[in-house]
Amino acid sequence: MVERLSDAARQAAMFDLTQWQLEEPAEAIVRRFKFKDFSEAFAFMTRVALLADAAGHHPEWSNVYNNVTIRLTTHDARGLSEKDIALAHRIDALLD
Ligand SMILES: C[C@H](O)[C@H](O)[C@H]1CNC2=NC(N)=NC(=O)C2=N1
Repeated sequence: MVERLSDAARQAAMFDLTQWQLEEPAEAIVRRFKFKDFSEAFAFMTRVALLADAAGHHPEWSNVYNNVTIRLTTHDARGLSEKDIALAHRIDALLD
């Protein structure tokens, strides 16, 4: 069973995730992405979907044309866990 992060661990993790916003009190992290067009946005979503599924950890997300919003939280822990932090870093790495 995956554990919710402590307040201190959550703050420490956010320090490295400068593009992500902590959503409270729901305990999720959110990042908005903007692409050239729908095709680029959807290609990105496809890549995220594959790595999320490989990790067994899935985003809540939305797409409107060239905009993608990704919200990460751990349903099993009812809050933010290390799995969200790890997936956020992997998503960020797709854009480097
Ligand atoms: C059995 C399966 O691994 C779990 O239900 C996974 C699937 N993907 C998940 N994704 C997210 N975001 N939170 C979860 O708790 C979660 N649980």
